[in-house]
Amino acid sequence: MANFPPLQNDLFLRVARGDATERTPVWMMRQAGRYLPEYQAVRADHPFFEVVNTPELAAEVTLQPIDRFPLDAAIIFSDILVIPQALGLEVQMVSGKGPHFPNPLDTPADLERVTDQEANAVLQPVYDALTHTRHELNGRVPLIGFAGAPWTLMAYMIEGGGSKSYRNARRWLYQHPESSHELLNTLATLIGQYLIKQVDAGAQALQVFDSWAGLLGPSLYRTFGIPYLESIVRTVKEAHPDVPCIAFAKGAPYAQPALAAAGYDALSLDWTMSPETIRAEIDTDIVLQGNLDPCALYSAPDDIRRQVQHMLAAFGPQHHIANLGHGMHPDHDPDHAGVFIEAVHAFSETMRAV
Ligand SMILES: Cc1c2[nH]c(c1CCC(=O)O)Cc1[nH]c(c(CCC(=O)O)c1C)Cc1[nH]c(c(CCC(=O)O)c1C)Cc1[nH]c(c(C)c1CCC(=O)O)C2
Repeated sequence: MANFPPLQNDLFLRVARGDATERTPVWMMRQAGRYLPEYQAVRADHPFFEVVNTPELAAEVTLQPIDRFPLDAAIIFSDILVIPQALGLEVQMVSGKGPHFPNPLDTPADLERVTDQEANAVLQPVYDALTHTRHELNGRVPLIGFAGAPWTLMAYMIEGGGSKSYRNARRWLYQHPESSHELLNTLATLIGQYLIKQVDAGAQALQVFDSWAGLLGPSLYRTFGIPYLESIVRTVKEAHPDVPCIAFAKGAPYAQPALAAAGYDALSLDWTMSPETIRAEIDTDIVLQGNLDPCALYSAPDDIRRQVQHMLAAFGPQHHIANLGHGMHPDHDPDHAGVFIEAVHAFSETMRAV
């Protein structure tokens, strides 16, 4: 294993592992991205997947928000859609539109095209990016690795891009339940191995993004969501029991107790969920992450500070990782992200003083 520089700020990791701390750690989903002019400058010269697949560029972009703000964690610059690419599907990133699959899965017969033969070759640049970024970070903050959850990736693979209802993907669950399980199982197996190798390459914590969990409802999610998220965390923990795993099942409050029971160390909540309600439903003092509405960052600085204060009060001082309830938007003002981060520092220290 590579000889990485010693970690100087372990606040995020201590909270993720369940320890009490002197301040609430903070990071932001999509903290690297288009709202930062320095990111736009890199993207002006390099297509999205070139940045992802070039370790020096991925490291540069991962570090941009760390250089700008007093964040407590970095998240590797990559995308959840590298897994569909690793399974043989072409994915293009169309500027202004988002991801596009020229040949999405249409019927179960298309599962023949889904193969992991090239997976190691396709994913190696992500591992190299993690190792390089971990060195470049020089121990300033821990490095988070991530993957998309099986259901969310299945939704993109069938729909072929973004969609409001993902009805083609949801139609599969009803019309082709066996093929759906086959695809979800293929995804979960690869994702488990992928996350283990991310840790081997330098990731110090992991987050699984199930961005479209909320489309399924309690019953379908119990059948097609939870079992695969459970098998992923079980596989990862067998290899790396001490690496914190965070689950983000967006829009699915009904999934949170099951994800806690499945073995996730922390649950990332979106802004529609109440931390008090979720906590009351789970009998351990599990770590919660979140959950300021990203659109709250459009408010004036003093309003952002007030909203951060309310958020911190709702979660309580311990077992909380401050974050947004979803990712940064491209038209966010970077200074407002700074106000959010500084407010978490200030108020979470004051909370402990009283
Ligand atoms: C659903 C999803 C995707 N990707 C991701 C998710 C799960 C989280 C979520 O729900 O937002 C995860 C992701 N994507 C990206 C990261 C990087 C790390 C970070 O800073 O958080 C992470 C963690 C970079 C990115 N991934 C993408 C961008 C913007 C692309 C660009 O530079 O043109 C970035 C910075 C592209 C992407 N990739 C994806 C979409 C829908 C888009 C288009 C979004 C848009 O246009 O706003 C798929």
